[in-house]
Amino acid sequence: MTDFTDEELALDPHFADQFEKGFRPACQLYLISPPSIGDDFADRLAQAFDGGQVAAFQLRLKGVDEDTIARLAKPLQTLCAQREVAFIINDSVALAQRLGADGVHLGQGDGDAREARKILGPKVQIGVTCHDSRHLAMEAGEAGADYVAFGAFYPTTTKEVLHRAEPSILGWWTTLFELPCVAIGGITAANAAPLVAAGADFLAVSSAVWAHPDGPEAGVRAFAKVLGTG
Ligand SMILES: Cc1ncc(COP(=O)(O)OP(=O)(O)O)c(N)n1
Ligand SMILES: Cc1ncsc1CCOP(=O)(O)O
Ligand SMILES: [Mg+2]
Repeated sequence: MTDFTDEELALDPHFADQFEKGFRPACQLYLISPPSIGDDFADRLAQAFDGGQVAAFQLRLKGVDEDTIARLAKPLQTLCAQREVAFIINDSVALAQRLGADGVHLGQGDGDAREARKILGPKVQIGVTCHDSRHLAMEAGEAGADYVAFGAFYPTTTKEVLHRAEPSILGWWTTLFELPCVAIGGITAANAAPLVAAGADFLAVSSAVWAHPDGPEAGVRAFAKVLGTG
């Protein structure tokens, strides 16, 4: 891998385009599913959506076979469509294509964004995990990703993480590029403010909503207050 030079970045039509547009909507909530769900999960998801504005929902079920995820996904995808929430599949381009999902999230080991774009077409959102790496984020942008994800910003028990990110990477990214950036990892309503202030376009959150002591509706409502949408 080679780092992009300033010259290469300046000449790149995609980045140049991003740089010139200059408009950034306010930070929004990107809800990640709990690590495991049952057939009754749609009710909990509806409760979460009742708590306030959610921009996207990612179905993230690790170690579950695709037929099972596809079955569990159906009512959730319908609910997301009713509530105008983007329905994102984690890890699998094939499953995202099979379900007609609004997007797919790819980690560094989950496949190439360029290949995903060829398969899924221009309308499907493609997100890429970039850990704490500016270089990976620029590569993802170059490959045509619709958003880059940085993290983990805080300790989390939802996933074993090998990379920790600082809020400054969000500020660096948003100063240079219009492509949205997602902050993830241990984010709660209580610790979210520095990430919002640094420029995160989305907060990707799981346990702070699903393990909220007063339930998922209260969990989302707490974020709505921080994000100024509640
Ligand atoms: C929005 C968002 N950001 C990062 C991740 C992590 O993806 P990955 O690194 O592939 O790890 P797994 O989630 O697959 O365990 C994500 N899922 N969503
Ligand atoms: C999927 C993922 N990738 C980095 S941290 C993380 C877990 C996010 O969940 P939580 O909001 O519960 O920390
Ligand atoms: Mg993954």
